[in-house]
Amino acid sequence: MTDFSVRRARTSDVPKIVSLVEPLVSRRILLGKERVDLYGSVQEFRVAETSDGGLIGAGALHVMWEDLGEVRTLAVDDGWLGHGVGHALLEALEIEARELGLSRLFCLTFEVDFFSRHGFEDMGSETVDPELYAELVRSHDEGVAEFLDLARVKQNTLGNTRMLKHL
Ligand SMILES: CC(=O)SCCNC(=O)CCNC(=O)[C@H](O)C(C)(C)COP(=O)(O)OP(=O)(O)OC[C@H]1O[C@@H](n2cnc3c(N)ncnc32)[C@H](O)[C@@H]1OP(=O)(O)O
Repeated sequence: MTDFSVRRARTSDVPKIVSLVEPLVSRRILLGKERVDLYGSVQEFRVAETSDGGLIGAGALHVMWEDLGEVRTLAVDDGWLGHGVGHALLEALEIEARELGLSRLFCLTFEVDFFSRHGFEDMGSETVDPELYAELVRSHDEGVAEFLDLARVKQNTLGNTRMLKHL
């Protein structure tokens, strides 16, 4: 049951990523993404697969600013929860973040214990310095709005915790 590996996503993984995340989107645990946006961000994704090629997990790293990135769409197949797949995916995303030169990683999640164990801390009402805020607020990206805790995304953030890790 522990035989899996993590690799970069390919375009052919996108339908399987959709199947993996769809139930979580309907339960409002993850933010829904259109297929066209998943193809457009396929380079951001890592997937976990079994030795026979089954896709059992996925996660993405989105760059928001020079030093700042966000962990997105991290999901593990129900049958594989608690076997280190989420850990392996997050580790791969963190390695990528460091390689890109990022020093802060954001996430918005209900899985506070999982992310706390990986060094993320509750941001509370912490915001960003005014200069950076002025730049980030120009973005149309939902994740950036969630990082800034903007009113228009409050319905997405309800019940979620904004967390940050210093790499
Ligand atoms: C930014 C975002 O995307 S936020 C959204 C986060 N995702 C979600 O909320 C979607 C729903 N949740 C999930 O898909 C999963 O629960 C995840 C992604 C959060 C975690 O995935 P999992 O594969 O279960 O995580 P993982 O197995 O690494 O860790 C969970 C537990 O298994 C344990 N574990 C068992 N085997 C191992 C192993 N070999 N290596 C590491 N941990 C292991 C861990 O210790 C941990 O136990 P703990 O919770 O008591 O500390």
